[in-house]
Amino acid sequence: MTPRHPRDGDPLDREVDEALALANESPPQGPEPPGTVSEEDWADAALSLANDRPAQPTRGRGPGDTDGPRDIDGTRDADGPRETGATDGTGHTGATDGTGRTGATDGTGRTGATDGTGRTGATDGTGHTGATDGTGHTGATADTADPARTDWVEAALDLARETAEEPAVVLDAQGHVRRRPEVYSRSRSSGSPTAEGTGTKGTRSRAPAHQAPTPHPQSHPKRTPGAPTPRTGAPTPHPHPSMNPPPPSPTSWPDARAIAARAAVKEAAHAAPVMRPLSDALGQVLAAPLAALTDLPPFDTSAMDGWALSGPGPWRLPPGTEGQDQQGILAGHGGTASLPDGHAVRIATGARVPSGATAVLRSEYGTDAGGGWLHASAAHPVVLGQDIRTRGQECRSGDQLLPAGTLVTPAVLGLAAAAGYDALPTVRRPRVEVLVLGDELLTEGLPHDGRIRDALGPMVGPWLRALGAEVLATRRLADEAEAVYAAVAESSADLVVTTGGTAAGPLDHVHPTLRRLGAELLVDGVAVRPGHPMLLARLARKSREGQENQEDQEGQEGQEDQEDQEDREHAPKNAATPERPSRPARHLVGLPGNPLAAVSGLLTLAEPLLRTLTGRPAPDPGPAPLAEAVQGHPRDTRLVPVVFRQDAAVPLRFNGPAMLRGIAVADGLAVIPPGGAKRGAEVDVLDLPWSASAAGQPGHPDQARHPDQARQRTGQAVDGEDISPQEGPA
Ligand SMILES: Nc1nc2c(c(=O)[nH]1)N[C@H]1C(S)=C(S)[C@@H](COP(=O)(O)OP(=O)(O)OC[C@H]3O[C@@H](n4cnc5c(N)ncnc54)[C@H](O)[C@@H]3O)O[C@H]1N2
Ligand code: MOO
Repeated sequence: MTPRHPRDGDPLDREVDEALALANESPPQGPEPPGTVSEEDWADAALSLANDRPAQPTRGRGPGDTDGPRDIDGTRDADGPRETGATDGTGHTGATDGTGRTGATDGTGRTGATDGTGRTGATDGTGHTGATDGTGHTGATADTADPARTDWVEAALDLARETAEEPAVVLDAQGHVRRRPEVYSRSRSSGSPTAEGTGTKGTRSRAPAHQAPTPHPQSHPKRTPGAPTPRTGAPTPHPHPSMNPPPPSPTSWPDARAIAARAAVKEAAHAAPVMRPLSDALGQVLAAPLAALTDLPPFDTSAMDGWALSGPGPWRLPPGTEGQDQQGILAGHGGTASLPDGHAVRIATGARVPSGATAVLRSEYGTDAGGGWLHASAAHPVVLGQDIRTRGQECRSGDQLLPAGTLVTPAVLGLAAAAGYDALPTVRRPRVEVLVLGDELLTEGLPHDGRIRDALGPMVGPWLRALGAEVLATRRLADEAEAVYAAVAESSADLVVTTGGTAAGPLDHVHPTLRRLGAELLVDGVAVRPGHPMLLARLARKSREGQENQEDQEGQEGQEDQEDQEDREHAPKNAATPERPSRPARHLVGLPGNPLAAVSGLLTLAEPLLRTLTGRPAPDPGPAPLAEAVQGHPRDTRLVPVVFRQDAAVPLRFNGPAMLRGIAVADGLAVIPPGGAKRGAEVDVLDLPWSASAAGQPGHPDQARHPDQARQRTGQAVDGEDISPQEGPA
């Protein structure tokens, strides 16, 4: 397709523009205008209001201009309160005001949850706004508000207000909701991971968790606009007693990543390195530092075709060797006689320089003067040592060339071969099995009869492979408790990754399976959007003895025997094989079924876990400035696909939990803190396994972050090319 605003410049820019335009539904001005309410919906618009972010324009939509994903996802991607609120009871989502405009605006440019009257949403039901600016334009009122929506907005504000000691939200003199940013951070740093069913509600402030939250506003006397939310220590009835009790409080996103990175430390230590021939080592990780087995170069070599010289000229050539067609000393030949002072001998590039030689004269700079004499041209006086690569110039035998944890790239293979290696000690690849849950999933053809294509089966395995795992299998399972239980119980993998079934619906079998298996839930829900139902569990491996007593475990037994045998075959011959104390645990990462939520789970839990198991160093993504403001969730981190343009991260619009269109063209996922990030704010960007820096040498601080930087780095490498003093300019 043709971009609407083709840019001058290189074809790469144009390609990126085209991809961006596609990913952004070809908006006339490229990516989403700053602050546009994305697919995440009306609910977030109201929460944004509660977070007191500036008014943000919303793109107008004509009547009948529907937004499929918004209609669908707005009602099913949200959590409980949002689901209520995002629906106006007419079958329209709250994101629509009935005029064809999206609901996040009141038509004045002010944001808020529109009620169809031109006024916006969060109301106390009295006609007074819950959070008004006093101008009548606000934010948060509706005389005619739908009761369900009112409920929801109250619930959202309640969440925003919920506090232990200090009010999370206060209204200022104008009635704007002001919040203290820190009270939204659900840091669990002091707590251990919550086991399923035993978790206490996480602290939302710095106050101790045992303090009672603020009562729901419906149980309050009406507030006067502008008045601060009253403090209270009284216990709070749940706002909707008919609802199920809330799930255990989620782990904060940074804590979840840290827990996942630590979860398999013991298992990583347990795994013996695997010796792989160079031909089979690409993409593996070095289990030990790469130390040179030889000097490089191993002997003094000629850098050019020409003559090896001894002392100042002119030089006498060996009798009978005059003429350009004489070969002299060739590469790959053994020792030659010493070169006496005042003599020269023809030599080829790479050939061993004879002892006594003090320089090499390139063939184009010397003249065979006849009579057995060689002269250097006056324009190229000979410098001592020129065009000789001296032994050990690059490294001495025993020098450490690369640290453990280095990714084996083609260049590493070349270096290892040059340094004398036939095989490399590599970290054993963790074995992973992917279980795709969902009766609604089709493996081919077009969606039909309520069934959709499985987007995760084709994606998750290769993604895990890119993270260094060996994927044993991707299996599609019926939504049956026994099938899920059997598959998890019998898996021999170090890591089982499930997709779907993490929530609490009737067919969500992951939690019940983990309960039956007595798994330890290290992470059960994460304060991140999308992806909040993701989980990480530790499962016991059945002991060898245990299996022998169980006939139905024979298959697994055989498989583990085979694994052990493979380990032994690959183990370094001279390496001391550590005694294995016991079979280590295995892990399960439960990815939510919504596809972008599953990606979020891959980067939040699977990546750190596999990083530990594969011995790779932690990436150091470093911050990047946002090209546009990004709305935040009030409590949770958001992960938003971005592309790098110039030096900034441009958020992509197709970032809904069920969408892959943004991530498919993204360079990374921006980490948006609770409350959102302004234009220009520096945010971390998680690399994708195939993005520029991730493909670079791990551990190198100057990894390129994006194409611009990659280009820069290449330029630096060329400019700074190491030209040895002995060789002279080529
Ligand atoms: N009452 C609540 N319901 C839900 C909540 C909640 O907090 N309370 N959270 C929602 C969120 S957020 C997510 S994410 C999902 C997670 O649910 P599951 O992990 O149990 O996933 P499923 O229900 O199986 O599927 C969700 C969604 O994703 C589609 N899906 C599943 N697998 C695939 C696949 N391989 N390829 C493409 N699409 C897939 C599935 O059809 C559903 O549309 O729970 C919400 N519910
Ligand atoms: O948004 Mo859910 O968190 O789709 O994963």
